[in-house]
Amino acid sequence: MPRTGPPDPTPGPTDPAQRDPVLPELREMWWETGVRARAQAGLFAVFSELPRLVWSALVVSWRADRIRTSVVAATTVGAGVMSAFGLLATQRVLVELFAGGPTADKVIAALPALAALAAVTALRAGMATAMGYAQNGLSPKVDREVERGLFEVTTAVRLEAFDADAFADDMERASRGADSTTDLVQASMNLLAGLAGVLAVAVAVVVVHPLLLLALLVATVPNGWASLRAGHLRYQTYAAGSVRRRRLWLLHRLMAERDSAPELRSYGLRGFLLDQYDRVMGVETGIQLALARRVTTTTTVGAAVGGIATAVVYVLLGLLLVDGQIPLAAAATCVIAVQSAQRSLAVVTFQIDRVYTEGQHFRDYTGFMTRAAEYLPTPPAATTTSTTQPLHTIHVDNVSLHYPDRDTPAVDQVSLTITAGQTVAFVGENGSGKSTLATLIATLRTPTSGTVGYDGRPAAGWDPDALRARIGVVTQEYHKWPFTAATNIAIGDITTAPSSQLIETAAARAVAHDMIKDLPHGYDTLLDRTFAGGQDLSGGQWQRITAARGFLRDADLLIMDEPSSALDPRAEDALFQAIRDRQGERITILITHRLANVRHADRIYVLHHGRLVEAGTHDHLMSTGGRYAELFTLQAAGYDPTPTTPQPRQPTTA
Ligand SMILES: Nc1ncnc2c1ncn2[C@@H]1O[C@H](COP(=O)(O)OP(=O)(O)OP(=O)(O)O)[C@@H](O)[C@H]1O
Repeated sequence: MPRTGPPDPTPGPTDPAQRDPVLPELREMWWETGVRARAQAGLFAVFSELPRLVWSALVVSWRADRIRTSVVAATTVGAGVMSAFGLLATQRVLVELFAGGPTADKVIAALPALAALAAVTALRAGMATAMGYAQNGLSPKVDREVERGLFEVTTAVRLEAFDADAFADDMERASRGADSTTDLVQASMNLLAGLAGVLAVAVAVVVVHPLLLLALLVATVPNGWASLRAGHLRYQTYAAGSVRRRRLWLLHRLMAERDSAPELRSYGLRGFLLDQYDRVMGVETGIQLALARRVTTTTTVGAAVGGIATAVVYVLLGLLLVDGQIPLAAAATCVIAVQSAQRSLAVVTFQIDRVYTEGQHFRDYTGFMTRAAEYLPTPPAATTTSTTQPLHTIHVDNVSLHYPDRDTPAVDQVSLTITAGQTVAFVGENGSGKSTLATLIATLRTPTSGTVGYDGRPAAGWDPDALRARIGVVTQEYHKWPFTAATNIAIGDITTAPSSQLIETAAARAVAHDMIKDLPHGYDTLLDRTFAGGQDLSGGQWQRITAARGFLRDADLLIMDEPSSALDPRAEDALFQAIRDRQGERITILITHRLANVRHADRIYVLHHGRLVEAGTHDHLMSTGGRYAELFTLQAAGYDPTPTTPQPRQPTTA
């Protein structure tokens, strides 16, 4: 596929075997969307999108805090009006001072206008303070409004959403969009304030003398255009350097983070990575310098054109004065007005760029919120059940699950029934669908076809929270929560705020109690090295904590997916003893490759390529000599002291 975008700074020979090891091309980073859009957009596109963006910023701001938004709006308009009055008062003062007669009389005559000017200036300053105060208070409220909305969605969407590649990308962009909302709101308000300033000057100038409006336009438009153009080039510069930044970001992670540190040293990757760094920096610095030259040229041209335009205005004013078309006071006011308008215009051009770039990110946010709604679970029907009786039957009926972009189903027309008190095991080779089937039974995923019934009702017939509260899941890919050891266990049933005693009992069942007691602060030890005083645990120690999490809730159904893969033999034995204690009382689904641990299961289900191929007790499955018997014998052979190990069965086509 032809490659587009900036040139690859690290090209290598075409023969893959000969090619230098180069950094991969990273996909475009979500935080660069706004800059890239601004770099590519023409001025017309920018201006046509501005009103909509400013309006959406005002709507968010209004929702977050009506009073502060009103204060900002009122003070913005007020400050503009005061600017206009200020200029008119200045002009009155100048008229009186330039009039004929003794100086003392002229000053006395100018006093009312001077007093008005002082009042207007004080009022304007007061309004600016009120606006700043309201804006500062608005930012955290806007942040909260937008960010909470995002988290409400990201924590509620169905797990399937995370399987879609586009969704994860979308979500990353949305979180950048949420962050940029405050900037969008602030930039929009500053833009409106700047525009009010420009408008005020224009109105005041027209009141003084309509011809001065022409002078004002001549003096400000070229400057405004040059600033917008320079801004455009700056964004282009930034966008052109994005490959460099992405690669540097990757190199930074590879060279400075904890995870890669051991392999970096053991494989001696230091020189290789530093070399990559030098090559990326060398090429991209050249690109940066070339673009920097263009930006400097444009800003210089802009400043020169602006300077010439201002000079033209002053000449025009001189001619009008000499011709007697305008009085001296009006000409002097115009000079002040031009300077004031140029200041406001500088604010406007800067804020236009900000509104546009932040607005792109904000659009990512609003777009995500709309798209994510498709993944929200359907609200429970009014007839849902939430009985307090323990679960007695789980009925899996012809269930299949197809992951997106996969040709074959991960679970293929599986049917089985599990009854209260049973311990059942799902076994099979890697990728045979065990974990997927477990997530379907745990209601974490919805089958593509077929149903899972709980006490005769499909999941949709249950109050989802009530049903999920009866199910405990210890996943194979558990998460290391950055909390204390106690909280790491308590999150197994966080809504009930479990007591220390319950937490310690669960830990004891998972052989974690003594290990936790030995930590520097016992159960209060923070399990995250990124915090001061935080500790990390070994893989097996983490696994004990996650098993304790599963035991904490005395769940009607406990699913344990590879709970002992990192445990030492003693801990493994104790853990499976604790799992066996549930037998006859509650339902347990066990997924493990250590088949000695499933011998006691009431029923063993063997999966192969997503299909249920065998089912029965250990003795039954061994006697039939099928896939389970083969796997079990193969594993047992590893412990057999006699030299004659049984040969594995030839693979069969399923
Ligand atoms: N989120 C996912 N998106 C796409 N495919 C997936 C996803 N999760 C699993 N799969 C695929 O589905 C199939 C079944 O995976 P599953 O994790 O259920 O297998 P398993 O039997 O639990 O494997 P293991 O013994 O290695 O844990 C595999 O082919 C796997 O690659």
